[in-house]
Amino acid sequence: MKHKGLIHAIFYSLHRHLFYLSFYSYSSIVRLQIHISPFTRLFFVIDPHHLQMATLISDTAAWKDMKAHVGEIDKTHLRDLMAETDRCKSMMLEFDGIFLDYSRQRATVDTVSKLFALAEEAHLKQKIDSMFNGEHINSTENRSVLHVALRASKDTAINSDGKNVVPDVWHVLDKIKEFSDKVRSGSWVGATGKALTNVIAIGIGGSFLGPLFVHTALQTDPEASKSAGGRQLRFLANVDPVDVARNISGLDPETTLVVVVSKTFTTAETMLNARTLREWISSALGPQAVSKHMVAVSTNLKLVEKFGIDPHNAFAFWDWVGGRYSVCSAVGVLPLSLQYGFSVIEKFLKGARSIDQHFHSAPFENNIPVLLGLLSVWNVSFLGYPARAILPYTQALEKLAPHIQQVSMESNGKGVSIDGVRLPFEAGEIDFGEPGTNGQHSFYQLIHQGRVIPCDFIGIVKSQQPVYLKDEVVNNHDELMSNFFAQPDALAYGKTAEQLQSENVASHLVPHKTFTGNRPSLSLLLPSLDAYRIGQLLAIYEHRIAVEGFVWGINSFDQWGVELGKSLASQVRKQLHASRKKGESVEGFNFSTTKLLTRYLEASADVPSEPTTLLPNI
Ligand SMILES: O=P(O)(O)OC[C@H]1O[C@](O)(CO)[C@@H](O)[C@@H]1O
Repeated sequence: MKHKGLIHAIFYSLHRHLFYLSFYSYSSIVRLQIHISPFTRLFFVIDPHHLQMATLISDTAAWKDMKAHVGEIDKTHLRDLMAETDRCKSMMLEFDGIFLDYSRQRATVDTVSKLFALAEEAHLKQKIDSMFNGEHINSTENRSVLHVALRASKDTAINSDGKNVVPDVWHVLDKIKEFSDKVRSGSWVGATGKALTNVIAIGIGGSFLGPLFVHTALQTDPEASKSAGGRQLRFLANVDPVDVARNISGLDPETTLVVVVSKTFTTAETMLNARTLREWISSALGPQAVSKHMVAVSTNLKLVEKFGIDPHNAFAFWDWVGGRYSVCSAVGVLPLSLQYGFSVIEKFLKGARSIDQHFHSAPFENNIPVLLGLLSVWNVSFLGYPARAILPYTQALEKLAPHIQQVSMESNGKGVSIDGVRLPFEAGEIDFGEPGTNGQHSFYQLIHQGRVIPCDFIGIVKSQQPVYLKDEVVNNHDELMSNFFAQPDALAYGKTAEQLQSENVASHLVPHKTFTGNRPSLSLLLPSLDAYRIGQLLAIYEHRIAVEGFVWGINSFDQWGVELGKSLASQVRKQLHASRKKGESVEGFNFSTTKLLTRYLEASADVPSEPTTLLPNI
C-alpha cells in the first residue's frame, strides 16, 4: 500500500549496543532510512527507482581531505622522504617479534594522521569491536564473523547470538587431537589393519588454500617435519581428473585417509572429487572400508551423514566462520594435525591469537594490521594503485600469495557498500606474488620500470634450512636476504639519468636504464618461520583485509560474486548430459557458447560414454 508523502512507519530497535532508527515512507517519492550503527549510516532514497543518495565514506570530509592531500605527496619523491630520519623512525614498529618498516610508503607523518582521521570517520574501532563481539556484521548472510574465536584460549568467552562459542571450538579441537593422535600412533587403522600414513584432503577455495599455505610453510620447518616423519599430506582441489590422478598416484588406498573438507558439503567440485575417491577406496577395499578411510569437516553434518561418512568421524565448524577465514577451524587443523601432530598446530593457533589480541587492543599508531590496512586504502583509493605484490623471501611461503588472493579478493572485491549502494570508487585490490628471488627473474621488470605496484617484502631472519658452503662469501640465506634488503631501495630510489651519465652509459641507453623510483613498498621481518610465526602472518593479513573493507564500508564477509558462474555451469552440465546421453542438440545458449559447446561435443564424441575404471597414468 502506498501513501504518497507519508512517513508510514517508525521502527526503533535496540540490538546489543547498536541503535537503529528507521523512517520508511511507502511513497514512490521518498524513503528515508537512518540507521545509527557502525555499519549502517545515514541513508536516503528519494524515489527508489531513480535516485539514491547515501553517506558513503567517499562523501566524508576525511576522504575529501585525503584526496586533496595526494597533491602534496605528488610533490615529493621517496628519495627525499627517505632522507627524513625522524619520519622513517616513526614508520617502524615491532610487536611480538614482527618488525614492520613502512617508511618506503609514499606517505608523510601527515598522511598517516589523515588516515587515522579517515579511520575515525569510518568507525573503524567500533567495527573491529563489533566483529570481536559477535555482532552480525556479515549482514547479507545475517552472520557473525568470528574466526578469532577459533584460536581463542580455553578460558576466553566470545559470544555469538548470546552463546559463548569458545567451548564448542575447544570441543572440536580436543576431538581433533584425540583422532589425530590415534591415526598417527597407529591405533586407528584402515580396513585391512594397516596404519594410515597418507592423507588426501579434498576441498576447494577456503577449504583448500589456507591449509595448503600452512602445510607448505611447515613442510621445511625442522620441528614440524620431524614430527611428520614419513607421512604424506596431499590436497585435491580441482575437479579436473588430472588432479585426481596426481593425488592418488603412488598411494595405496589401504594406507590412505581421505578428509572431505567443505563448509556447505554441496560444492560441486569437492563433492564429485569425494565421490571419486570414495569409489577409489570402495573398489579396492569394499564399501565397508569407507567408514575407516573417509572423514569429513563441515558445518553441514546432515549432508556428511547422507554421503555415507560416519557422523562420529565428522568434525564440525560453524556458519560464523567464513570459508576463506576457516584455516584455524577443523578445515585446516584436522589435516595439519594428522600430518604434524596437534601440538605443532596449537602453536600455529597461538601465533594467530597473539595478533588477534594485538589487533583488538593496540592503539592504531602501533597496530600492525590497522596500519597495513590503512596504507592499502591509501595506495588503492587515493594514489590509484590497484594491485599489491606479496613477495616473501622464503620458498616456504610460496603458497602465501595464492591464499591471500582469495582472502583479499573474495572479501573486498565488491561493487556496492554494505547498504547496497553502488560505490563511486573501486574497492578491493589485485593480489599476486611469488617468493623472492624467483619473482625477480619474472615480473619484477614491470614493477621496476612499468606499472607502480606497492610491494610487501617479507623476510625471515633465520632460515628454516641453513646452508653455508665453505668457499662462498655469504651463506645461502644471506644471499637470499641481500635481495630482500636491496629491492625496496631499488624501487624507492630508482636511478637517474645523471647517475647513468656519470657512469658513462651510452646516451641511447640512458632512457632504457633509467629507473624513476618513487615506488612504494613495506618490509615485514620475522625472526623465524615456525608454526607460531605462520599463525601471526596469517592473522596479520586477515585483519589487514578486514580493515580495508571496514574503511571502504563494504561487506568483506560475503561472496555473492561467485554464484552466477556456478549457476551457468549447472545449465551447461545439463546440456552436456542431454547431448551425450540423448543426442540432443545444443539449445538455449548464445551463438558463441552454442558454437563452442557444439565443437567440444563433436570433437570429444569418442570419449567413453560409460563409467571407466580409475587408472592414473602418471
Ligand atoms: O567449503 P565449501 O562450502 O566447499 O566452499 C568452498 C569455497 O567456495 C566458495 O564459496 C566460493 O566458490 C568459497 O567462498 C569457499 O571457500
